[in-house]
Amino acid sequence: MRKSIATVSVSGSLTEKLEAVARAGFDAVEIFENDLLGCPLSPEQIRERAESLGLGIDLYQPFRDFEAVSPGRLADNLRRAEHKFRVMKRLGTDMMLVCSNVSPGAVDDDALAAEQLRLLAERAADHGIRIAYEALAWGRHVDTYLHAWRIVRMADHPNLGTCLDSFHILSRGSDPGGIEAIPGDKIFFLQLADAPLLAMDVLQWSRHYRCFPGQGGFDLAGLLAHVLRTGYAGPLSLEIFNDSFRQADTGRTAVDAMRSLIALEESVAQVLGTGSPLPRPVQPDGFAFAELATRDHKRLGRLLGALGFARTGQHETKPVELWEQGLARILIDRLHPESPTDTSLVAIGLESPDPALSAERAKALLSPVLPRHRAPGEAPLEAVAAPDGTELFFCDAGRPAWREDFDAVTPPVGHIGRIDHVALSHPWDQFDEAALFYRSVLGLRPHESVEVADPYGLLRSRAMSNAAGTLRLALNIAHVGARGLPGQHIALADDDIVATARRLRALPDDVLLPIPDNYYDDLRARFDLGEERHRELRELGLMYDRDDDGGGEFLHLYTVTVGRVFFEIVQRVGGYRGFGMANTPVRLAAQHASAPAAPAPDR
Ligand SMILES: O=C(O)c1ccc(O)c(O)c1
Ligand SMILES: [Mg+2]
Repeated sequence: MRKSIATVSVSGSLTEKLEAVARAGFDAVEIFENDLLGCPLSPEQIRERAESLGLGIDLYQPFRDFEAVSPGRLADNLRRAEHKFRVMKRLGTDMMLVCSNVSPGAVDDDALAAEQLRLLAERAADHGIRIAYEALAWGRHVDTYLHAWRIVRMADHPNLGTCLDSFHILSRGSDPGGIEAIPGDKIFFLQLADAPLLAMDVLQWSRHYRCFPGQGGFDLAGLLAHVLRTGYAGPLSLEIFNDSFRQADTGRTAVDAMRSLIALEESVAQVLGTGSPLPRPVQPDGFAFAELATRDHKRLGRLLGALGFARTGQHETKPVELWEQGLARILIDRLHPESPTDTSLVAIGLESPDPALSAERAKALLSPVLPRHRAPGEAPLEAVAAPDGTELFFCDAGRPAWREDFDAVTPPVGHIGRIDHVALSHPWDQFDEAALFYRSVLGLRPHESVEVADPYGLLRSRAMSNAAGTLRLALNIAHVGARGLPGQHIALADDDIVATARRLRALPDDVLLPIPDNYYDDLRARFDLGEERHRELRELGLMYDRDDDGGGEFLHLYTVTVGRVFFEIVQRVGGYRGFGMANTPVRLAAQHASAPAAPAPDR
């Protein structure tokens, strides 16, 4: 399907936008009027620029407040239209979007609206131009797609059709099934936008919170299936008004946009039962390893040692150590002692049932493939870059080939058995991109986005997991500002966290984050745990949570922070599925208290 994007959807000057969307593989653009007005190039030069980039200009928009007006206003509007037609001719585009009148002066009269749109279509026809009439969700009288279609049908002119915009349809709760009653050749254009499900004024929602398909809560594949069943053969065009995208890196947003359309084509193929355009998703089963880079490997090693890990190997050719306990594996990349980089998470190994297929899918969804500098004999690992720059390696499950690169001894058996989850930190403008990446590339299921109060800011977090619940990621938004905390951590699954906590408390070094007493006073009110259990949690500094239905229980504790990373130790009891988010505000405050005025994380 032809892929297009409205220039309003990405940041930058018009020429920057054209270059970025061409590079991301789009076939065409909708030129948003403001982008043209502020551009130093003439319409002819814009046309040439687009052409040289291989981009068509599929639509010019928006033409506002045209229909259902007084005769005096109509003459004025037709004069405006004539001018736009000439500009469009110079641009080389033959479709103009007219959105439904929002002015208080608009008349509530469908016959009048139809008559005037017919007049506009006749004028347009003289220039070889077609008019796509779109219902804005906040239109004065026309605010649903079926109403716009009734008027188009009434006007009955070959140069007048309708433009469907998924946001206006789904934000109003309209049933998209009605689309199938519109003949495909009268749907002149299709605009696609998703949005998070928010309870707010629809105009504000549309102008600030739209996002790419798959990043919000609308069923775009369902809507698109209805559109395609009409025989519509025009472009799929993204039209995204979003405050973050407006400021974000243009090239990145354009790639994110293209990824969303590729993933949407796959989803709609599923709905329609047609062949999938992509290598099928392969959900990873679990973590093969987490890799940390540090210039202070001794300190990190001491902390891992205290947690019961042993250094079981040294990479044959690289300054990389392997630390293990049970099936939990941590790689420590030794940085030069003078490296400017703080200790941080740099890579994750994902156990995949089919690593080559995982990598193929990641590539098809535009993930940057990482060059592997392999020494002879080293395990070939497929790797791609996640949105936050973390390297993702696709590894065999079981006894992994990569482990042969280490002259390793048998790992110790302790209470920690594996990595439970990894939390990754993203800049605020890459949060939606990250959620779509993990959902589409790895086939993970997104959980609800949650916001947690931090004494110096707000933490946004969204968990992603595989169907079996054996692989969990937490996507966090990194704080901006001087008092941002590291958002990265590795959570380790423990089968007897009480014993582990007792052992760690007895160590001479403080390796655990102290939890304020007030937390335990409140815990007593939240849960009826019994005196003895409550005292034990308080003494050991363990945090506690329980599923809402009272089913599963969660016990967890945190280590001190090294550089930008800390560890969490968790024990899930009775199938607890969450992440102890109820305790996160207390944890964040405790981390601030023990690391006052930590430097802001680098982006
Ligand atoms: O917000 C607007 O005004 C606006 C303009 C044109 C569109 O296609 C649209 O969906 C919204
Ligand atoms: Mg629109």
